[in-house]
Amino acid sequence: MSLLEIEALRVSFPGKGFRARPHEVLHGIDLEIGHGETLGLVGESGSGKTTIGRAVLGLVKPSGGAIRFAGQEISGLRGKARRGLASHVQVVFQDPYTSLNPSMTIGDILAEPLVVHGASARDARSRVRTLLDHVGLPSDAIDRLPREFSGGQRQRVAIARALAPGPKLIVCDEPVSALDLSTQARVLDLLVDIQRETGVAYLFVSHDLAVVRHISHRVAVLYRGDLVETGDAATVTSTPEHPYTQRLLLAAPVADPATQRARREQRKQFLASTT
Ligand SMILES: Nc1ncnc2c1ncn2[C@@H]1O[C@H](COP(=O)(O)OP(=O)(O)OP(=O)(O)O)[C@@H](O)[C@H]1O
Repeated sequence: MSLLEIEALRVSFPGKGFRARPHEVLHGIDLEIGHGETLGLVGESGSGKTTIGRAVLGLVKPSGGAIRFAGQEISGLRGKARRGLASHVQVVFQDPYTSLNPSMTIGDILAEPLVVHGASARDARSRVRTLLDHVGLPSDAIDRLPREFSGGQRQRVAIARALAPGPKLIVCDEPVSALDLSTQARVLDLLVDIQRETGVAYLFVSHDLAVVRHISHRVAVLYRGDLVETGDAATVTSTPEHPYTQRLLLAAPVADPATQRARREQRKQFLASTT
């Protein structure tokens, strides 16, 4: 059994204006994630990536379909049952500058989810030290405030907070998009190391095919609320079948000049074949 199974997921939002009809943004999505696996979810802005993540987290109510975690339907869970699920399913958001409470110390930010899930203050403090070490932050971070840290370090704090309750799945919503390229690589490597050590699975949302290729086992490509391609990461990100994925690939930035030249040529050929 997969860890997460999404079946025929539909999500609609209310339309704008008087008598406006609901606006469907996910049109029946089927996805699954295995234990310890990373599924990269890629697509252009507005394709519905974040909405899938939010539906898994219970922040958006589906209008149809099912979301099962370890075999249990979770999309209708509320109150205590939903809070119980939070120890298994966590999230890391895009913006490390707004996702941490600026008035709390790093120690308190990390201890909060532990105490909520029943740890004593003493146990929580010792676990916080282990978490800081796990994400490569110094132990004196415990008494400092988020503003004393860089974007990459704050994202490490956000990752430590997500790890605190020992989740089986973390929804990572564009977790490195706000970081510069070298910091991106270090945070991605950290996520890979953590997965190797803990067996946590990731639903990794990104608009950037290069980032998704770096971290994912499998990749799903979303286009205007429909999945257009799913497959192993190496294949989808190097020889995609769907024209939309081909376009995403050709638009992805590359550092190596020879690859840049080859991409420019491919892009020209691709545009010539579609116009
Ligand atoms: N709360 C909401 N109310 C109304 N419409 C919404 C809401 N949240 C998202 N949408 C719409 O749903 C569609 C999908 O949005 P979503 O944020 O999931 O896309 P995305 O692929 O994650 O885009 P981005 O990469 O820009 O974050 C968009 O058209 C968006 O405007």
